[in-house]
Amino acid sequence: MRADVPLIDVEHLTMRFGGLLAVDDVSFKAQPREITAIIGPNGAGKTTVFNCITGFYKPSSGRLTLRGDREYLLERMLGHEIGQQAKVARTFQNIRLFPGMTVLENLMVAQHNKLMRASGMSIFGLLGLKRYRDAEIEAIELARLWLQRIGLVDDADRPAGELPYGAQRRLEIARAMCTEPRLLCLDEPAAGLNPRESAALNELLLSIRNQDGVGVLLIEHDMSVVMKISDHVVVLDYGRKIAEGPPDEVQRDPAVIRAYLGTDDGGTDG
Ligand SMILES: Nc1ncnc2c1ncn2[C@@H]1O[C@H](COP(=O)(O)OP(=O)(O)OP(=O)(O)O)[C@@H](O)[C@H]1O
Repeated sequence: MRADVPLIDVEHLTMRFGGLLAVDDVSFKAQPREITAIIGPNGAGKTTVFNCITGFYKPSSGRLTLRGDREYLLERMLGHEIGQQAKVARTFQNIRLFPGMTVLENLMVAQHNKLMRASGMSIFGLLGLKRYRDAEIEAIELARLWLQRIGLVDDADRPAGELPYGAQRRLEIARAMCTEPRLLCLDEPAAGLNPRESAALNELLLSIRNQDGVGVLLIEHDMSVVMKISDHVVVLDYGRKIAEGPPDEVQRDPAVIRAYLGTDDGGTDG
């Protein structure tokens, strides 16, 4: 059964770039403890929706309400506030790890803000505060836990840039999870993965939903991933929402088939 109170409520989101309407009056809700996929053909506006939610763009209009310890109106917040206060984390289409840093260092850097707060933002804090030392131990524990969950314990001291592609993707997600988000936004995490890596990714995302109780917003072109792990699917085309619902229903929707195949008859299955 679906929860009554959505984790994020996107209402009438519109984003214009000059004369181009990239996102046109789009509304949808994503529930806590669910994986919500946003799909659609190239240029449909999916990444722009993410960029509005995560504060990279200020929407032309619309309301983005995230519910956590209180309500956050994301459209009024700056990017870093959305990360630190509303606790929204994201990954990008292209991998953005620190390739020269080790795997473990990448997971520690993600916890920098938490450690700085524990230090009282002063050098005295860094040198002596017990609070800081405790926070550092906690940060290492959390990093270690995520190394185990993504199967990279033995690679902890390797430069992140040397890992196979699929492992880098999992590390990026672990790094985002080290910020302890409420909402995790993933932009095409399965792009370029082989079937084995893709299966490992599915397992990781399901565990994030089931074990950590985090809501996931997922942009994905790989329909095998979308259909297997999503609870809810939102379909965009030319900036507009053309369908939403459970994956099996959306897959059969004639408007969705038309958008993907570019035909008018809608007679082809899948
Ligand atoms: N900063 C920008 N300035 C101008 N136009 C932009 C900008 N960002 C996106 N667009 C345009 O907005 C439209 C939607 O782009 P967006 O990247 O959101 O689509 P998408 O669904 O994520 O596509 P893809 O699946 O190819 O990543 C496109 O026409 C794109 O060219």
